[in-house]
Amino acid sequence: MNTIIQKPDLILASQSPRRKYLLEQAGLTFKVIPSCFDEDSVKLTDPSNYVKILAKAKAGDIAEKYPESWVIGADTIVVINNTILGKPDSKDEAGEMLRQLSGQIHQVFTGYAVCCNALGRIFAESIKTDVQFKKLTEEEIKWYINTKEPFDKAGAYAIQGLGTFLVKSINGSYTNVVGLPVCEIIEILIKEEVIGLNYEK
Ligand SMILES: Cc1cn([C@H]2C[C@H](O)[C@@H](COP(=O)(O)OP(=O)(O)OP(=O)(O)O)O2)c(=O)[nH]c1=O
Repeated sequence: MNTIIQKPDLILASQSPRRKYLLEQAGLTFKVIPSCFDEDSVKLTDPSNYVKILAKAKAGDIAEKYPESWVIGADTIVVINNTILGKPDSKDEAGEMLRQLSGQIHQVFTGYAVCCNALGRIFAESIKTDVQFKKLTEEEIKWYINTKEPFDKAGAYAIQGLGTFLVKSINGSYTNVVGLPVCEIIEILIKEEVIGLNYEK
């Protein structure tokens, strides 16, 4: 059978079930140790830089405690007309976000960091995906909010969930919208020999 060989310990420094699912789907074995880094302590800069700083801080926090392991951290935000949308705190806020996104193209930025302290290696980048929403009716917005899906998601929607009906098209990485650009992360792990592809002869 073709398998993935994994050498050192790999840690996902995230509480996000979506990020865990994406890495599992890619065949990786890893521990989940969420970072307690206070995201509010970072000043908002330009979106691309902001998510990269947060991803580095989350990964760095856990890498300090597990210096021999490779650690992955990430952060996702939604940006529309220069406004950053994080996770909504209330039904009203979720409604406001969805009304802003309705019928428009917005950007999803995910910053990621992959590091190993003992080896002094760190890779950090951010990736942008354009997402076009369909025009939403008030009834659709109300229905979607009542599913409760918007509440732990940047921009108040989940492209991978019931929110799939909101999205007309995307330009760029799909997994980046869900919360982790898997292609880029696997590329780093292969290059750094954290994982290897094992072929059956
Ligand atoms: C836009 C969008 C976001 N999201 C999610 C991904 C992230 O989990 C969340 C953004 O919040 P983040 O602050 O990036 O991550 P998190 O708090 O869930 O986890 P941690 O900080 O521990 O890594 O929004 C979706 O699941 N689907 C989507 O379509």
